[in-house]
Amino acid sequence: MGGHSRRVGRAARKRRQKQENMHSVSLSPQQQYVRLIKFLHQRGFPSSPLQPTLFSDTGRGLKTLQTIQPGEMIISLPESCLITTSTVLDSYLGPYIKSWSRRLSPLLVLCVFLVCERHRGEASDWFPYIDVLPCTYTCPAYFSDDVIDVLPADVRRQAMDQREAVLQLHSSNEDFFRSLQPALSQPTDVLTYEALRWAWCSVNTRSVFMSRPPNHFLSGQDNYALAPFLDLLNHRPDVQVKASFNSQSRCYEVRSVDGTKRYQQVFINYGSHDNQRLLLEYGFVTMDNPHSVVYVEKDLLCDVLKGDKSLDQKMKFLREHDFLQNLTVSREGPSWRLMTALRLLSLPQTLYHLWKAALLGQALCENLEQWGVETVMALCWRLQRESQTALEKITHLLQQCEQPIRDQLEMVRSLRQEESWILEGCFKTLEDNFLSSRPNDGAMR
Ligand SMILES: C[S@@+](CC[C@H](N)C(=O)[O-])C[C@H]1O[C@@H](n2cnc3c(N)ncnc32)[C@H](O)[C@@H]1O
Repeated sequence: MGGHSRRVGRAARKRRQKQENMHSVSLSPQQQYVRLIKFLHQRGFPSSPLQPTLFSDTGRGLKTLQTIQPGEMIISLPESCLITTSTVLDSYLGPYIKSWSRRLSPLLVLCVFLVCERHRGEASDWFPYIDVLPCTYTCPAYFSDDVIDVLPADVRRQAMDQREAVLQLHSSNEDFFRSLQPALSQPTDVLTYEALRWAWCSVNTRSVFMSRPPNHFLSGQDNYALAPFLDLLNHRPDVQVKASFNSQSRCYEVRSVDGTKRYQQVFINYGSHDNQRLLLEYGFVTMDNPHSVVYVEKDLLCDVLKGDKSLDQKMKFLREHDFLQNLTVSREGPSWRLMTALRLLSLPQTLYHLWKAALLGQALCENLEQWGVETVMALCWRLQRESQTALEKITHLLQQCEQPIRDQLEMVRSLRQEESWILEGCFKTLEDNFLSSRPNDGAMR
């Protein structure tokens, strides 16, 4: 515990130092940003010490021109600057949505609005905002098969699910998209799959959480708000903020917990996400992520233990007790869940009466505990081999690909590299803490 906090302290210091050496270029003088600020002022957003800036490490973000004190407000954005489902339902699209034969999801409604407003160009009220949105994203919905192929197994499955979900969202709503033609000038090819994918990633990577009252015309939870300018804030895992919509001031407010020094990038926290989740949901990974772990998949577990005749029964037992998910290793070693699952897997069928107790955390005899540690090492070996193979493939692919695949591959390379470091760290922790006390009587079954 003490060692861990020292490490985190060191990492935070290194990060601060790195940040001080970062190269950055102000974007404020550019016409797009001048127009965005003017647009927000007209909607009641006061002047802000935050300046859109291009940073060499994180890309575009916001820099503060004044020190932000601990507890001070970072940004307070009036409701009139937000795009929510109310904005859409009150717009020219409202009648089409309200009279459609099915109730549509808040996410779809926001996506459709973004696509239509982008299509309207300068005629759109929201043009100054839409004009500064990225043209493309590095989320899995954009990944080619080559990129999907070099992802870790669990991420690969979820990335494919994301690609499929966006395709499905498009194909299952084509009739609704066609119904919007009278609302659009030059209506052909507006709500294409590519346009919907862009909007889907815009909403998913940039919206803030804002719980909204249920709406008769929409189906499902409505928690999204697009927040211009505020959505230029990047994520840092060690930063804390308080963010919510203030129903008294009618502003979306973000308050800093620790403050930020003048001329530094201001960060917020998107949640305690590991890098797999950041990649899947936001299309980036961050180095020195304290939440980083490597996942041990059920299939790998089965493969490593395939000699065990009662494996199917034990896996069934683990599934029934919800113990086949979130089995992980970190630099500090295997997680409690993984070790607990392995305890059960170490038991012979004759000791069935101990299976439940093992899941409740009861320690077993030294030989079985040792078997658990050795199995973690075998799992780490296998994962490390997969990681190295993927890194070699990525190096090869990088030699022959162009943007934007290059950015996607660089991101996956960082994820795989981190995975390899975690596995090395886990291996070392196990060697240092367990194998030195290994009994000589051969614990492997
Ligand atoms: C809410 S936006 C933040 C502003 C964004 N950088 C921009 O240029 O518009 C979220 C996106 O910013 C990027 N991002 C956020 N934090 C980051 C970080 N620490 N490092 C790299 N990219 C980051 C990711 O692409 C993410 O999907």
